[in-house]
Amino acid sequence: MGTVSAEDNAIMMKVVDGTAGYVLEDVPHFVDYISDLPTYPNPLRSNPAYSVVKQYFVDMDDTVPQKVVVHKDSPRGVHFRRAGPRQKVYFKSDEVSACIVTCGGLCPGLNTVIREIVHSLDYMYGVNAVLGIDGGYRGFYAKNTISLTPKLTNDIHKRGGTILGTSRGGHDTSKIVDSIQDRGINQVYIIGGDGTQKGAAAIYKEIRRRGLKVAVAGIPKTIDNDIPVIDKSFGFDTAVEEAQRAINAAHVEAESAENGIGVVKLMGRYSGFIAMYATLASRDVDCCLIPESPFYLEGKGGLFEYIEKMLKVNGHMVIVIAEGAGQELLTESLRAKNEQDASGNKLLQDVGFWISERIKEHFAKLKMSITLKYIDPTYMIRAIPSNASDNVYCTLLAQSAVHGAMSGFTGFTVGLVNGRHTYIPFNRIIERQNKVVITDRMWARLLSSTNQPSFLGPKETTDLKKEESSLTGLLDEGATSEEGNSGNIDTSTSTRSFQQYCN
Ligand SMILES: Nc1ncnc2c1ncn2[C@@H]1O[C@H](COP(=O)(O)OP(=O)(O)O)[C@@H](O)[C@H]1O
Ligand SMILES: O=P(O)(O)OC[C@H]1O[C@](O)(COP(=O)(O)O)[C@@H](O)[C@@H]1O
Ligand SMILES: [Mg+2]
Repeated sequence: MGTVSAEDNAIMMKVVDGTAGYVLEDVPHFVDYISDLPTYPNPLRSNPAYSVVKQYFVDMDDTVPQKVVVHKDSPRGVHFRRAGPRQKVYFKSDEVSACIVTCGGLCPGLNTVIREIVHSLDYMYGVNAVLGIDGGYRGFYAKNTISLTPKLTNDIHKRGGTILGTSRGGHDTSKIVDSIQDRGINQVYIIGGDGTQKGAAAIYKEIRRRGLKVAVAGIPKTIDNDIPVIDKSFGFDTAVEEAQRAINAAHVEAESAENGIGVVKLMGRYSGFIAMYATLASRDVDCCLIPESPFYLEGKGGLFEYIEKMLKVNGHMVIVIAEGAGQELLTESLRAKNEQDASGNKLLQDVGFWISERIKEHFAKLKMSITLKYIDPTYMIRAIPSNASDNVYCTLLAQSAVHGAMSGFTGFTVGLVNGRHTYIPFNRIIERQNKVVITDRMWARLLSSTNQPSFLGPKETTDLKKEESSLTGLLDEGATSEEGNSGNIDTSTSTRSFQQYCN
């Protein structure tokens, strides 16, 4: 996020120290910048569904640890505020005017989150003024809104995409906040990925600068699972499940031909989570290539040697490659232009096509006949509705966001941390990307499940271990597999040149 001033940091998150190294990274609240706000009893107190639930309201002191593996003398570490309803709310039901916007690429579950925000506001808090912003951030100032009701949104979770439309680019903070002010909106629900959450942080800061009583709540959406701190993002499970269909097809094609090779490209610009989990789930994949793990084609220990071996042993093979894998190798040979999309994301070359061509060239040189089929299921995966488990997850995220906004919190993203729903300050979510840590156990499990080469020599392995341990503070940093992603470290600061491993 570049250099952040201390003042900027202070309005993004409140750090509270406790005993034995306890730290609470707390989210902002209206009372931090608006005085004498009235409060009201939470309407859930008289809701028959909840009134009997013991301890339904979250204690103000409840927090969730970021790290769960500790030693007896470890400091208690960073905690986040536990999500959920509070005894007091900062809005009367008829005072609330909410809006929902979806931004960035499609992801299964967007409609479920929209539906559940609308339903939760109405059924739990008696709020029925909810606007849908059309077509992403630019819809705030360039398009009409639609009125969202429980009836209108009742069935939308069964559909893929987003009923509101989405877009990249077009984030103009002051125009967006002008529109929020002009329309009298006081709760803004923003569903989107890392770029969107950066935009949400800018909106929150401008709202706070203007001293407005407007809650800004982010719901993290990323099919690539590249948002840090949270265990996983919604839509990820669905994507992994749907990817199985492409992998199965590649396997069937490969198995049915002599020297058959199936290549499947999966999403993941900078993070190979979908490829890694889809590979582990499938068991038909012989090689998984991700952006975090450098690889090379030629020579001893290279990909070509491995393919030759697999064809000899099994007669066929399946390769899964994440879209951001091997980009450095590929840009060199294709001399790619430095193009970006409207949001400023780097446009990647088609690595699936590139690797397929290179494999064909290699075997043509060896005069060995192969049959290679390349499948790119990206948009088929993104467009489906969320599966059952993601539907439940989306529902809980939406409910947490609504409880948070009603309770006067703002400038937060909702997220699951070690299996508990929390409110996380925006700057924690946008300061880095979540990546597969290749010195972590999960990647080792994948390597031992596919039996593919690691493409690393002993020296590189030692160097990586040193690098990771110098970045690792507490015990379960990098514990992607067992404790969720909460401990993942930022490997972007230690980006390694692919060439380093290609000699
Ligand atoms: N650094 C940023 N500051 C403000 N807005 C941003 C920033 N990066 C991206 N956005 C806005 O967020 C929206 C979605 O971003 P994008 O990168 O396309 O998708 P995602 O949110 O899924 O990562 C776009 O409308 C874009 O203009
Ligand atoms: O073709 P589009 O819409 O730009 O989307 C392609 C990109 O969207 C993604 O699915 C993720 O998008 P987000 O940045 O919105 O999360 C990437 O995996 C992929 O590169
Ligand atoms: Mg993104």
